[in-house]
Amino acid sequence: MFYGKRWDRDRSGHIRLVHLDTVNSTNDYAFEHTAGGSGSDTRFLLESTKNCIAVIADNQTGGHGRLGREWVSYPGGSLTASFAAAIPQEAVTKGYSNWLTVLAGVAAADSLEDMFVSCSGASQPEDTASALPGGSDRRNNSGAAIPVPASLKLKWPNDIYMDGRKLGGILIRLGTDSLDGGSDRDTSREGTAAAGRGEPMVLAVIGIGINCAVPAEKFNGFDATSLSSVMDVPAAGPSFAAFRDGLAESIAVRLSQMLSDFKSSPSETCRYLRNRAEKLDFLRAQPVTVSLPSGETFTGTAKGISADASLTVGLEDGSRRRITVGDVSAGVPQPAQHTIHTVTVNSTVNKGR
Ligand SMILES: Nc1ncnc2c1ncn2[C@@H]1O[C@H](COP(=O)(O)OP(=O)(O)OP(=O)(O)O)[C@@H](O)[C@H]1O
Ligand SMILES: O=C(O)CCCC[C@@H]1SC[C@@H]2NC(=O)N[C@@H]21
Repeated sequence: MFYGKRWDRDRSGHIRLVHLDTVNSTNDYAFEHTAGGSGSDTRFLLESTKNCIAVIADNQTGGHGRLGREWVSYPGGSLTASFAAAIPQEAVTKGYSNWLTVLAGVAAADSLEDMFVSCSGASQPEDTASALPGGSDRRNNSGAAIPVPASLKLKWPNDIYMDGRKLGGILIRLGTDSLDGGSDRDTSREGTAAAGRGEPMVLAVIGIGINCAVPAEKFNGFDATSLSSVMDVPAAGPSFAAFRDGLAESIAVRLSQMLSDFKSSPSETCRYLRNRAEKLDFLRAQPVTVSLPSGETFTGTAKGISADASLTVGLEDGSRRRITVGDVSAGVPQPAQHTIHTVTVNSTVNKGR
């Protein structure tokens, strides 16, 4: 049972919002309170493909990225939120869950782009609405692209970039226990066995951190940026909380819809995500340096995301390698200059912590 303040603000009733004043990590908290599988929160998640619990903290004291690396947040200036949902175990065994990080990145990028568009005063035509929301393809009624005052990108595997710097990050944690799915599960899911009552499900926690207005000196030297560099963000206090919660809720609504699509049509949704990820790809066509855990290092050109959500790198001899584990830096080493951005490339999904 969650002990934070809870309110159901989503009109559909599919999203429960939980607000915490201070927590070590929203990811750890959401995981601990749902993965056990017996409480009312877990039952809620198992009841419907669209159900999702969003845990939002005012102050996160021990936020982390992959491999326990520090995630900096600032009370009154950061969005630190984790979204818990149940996904079919079969999606995990078939490898689809590697796409969850991209799904979360697309949800965040679409919500942020919408916010930029509304801040810039441009109207979004209703006919752009689609079952799977697309952000970069927005057009006005005469077909012209709607201006977005900042360039949002996803840097594989788990970073959100704005104007060339890191704005946010995503951390997925999957449960290992198999839980019984509820009765509203779609029984027509492609490529899967009948998915009615009792279909095995696993808990997924999708953690998202976004720098809304973090003072530069708080970044501990990380090459990071905040939304406040391109737009007015309300000062700390109730106005900031409303701004942050609005953004978190917008992301939650998108996640709920995309997760539901993912559960009912995993391969189709992954194709859609691959398409969106291609448009949002920060590394695409850039020279990169890859360091594998074995100690091997090589350079190449990022060629985009593969069908299994790994990164494809083109080598000088024309061959290609798929990277699932290792370190990738944008840029190649120069005699007098070293790497610019470093990404640890690992499985995009952490099983356990
Ligand atoms: N608030 C923040 N904004 C931007 N970057 C941050 C912030 N807090 C920490 N970081 C960076 O994110 C990293 C944690 O992320 P993670 O362990 O998932 O690695 P990563 O995504 O490969 O990182 P990166 O590509 O940024 O080096 C930290 O090591 C730090 O470099
Ligand atoms: O390093 C990254 O790029 C991923 C960082 C993920 C940070 C978010 S903030 C909310 C949630 N709680 C955590 O401890 N981590 C994630």
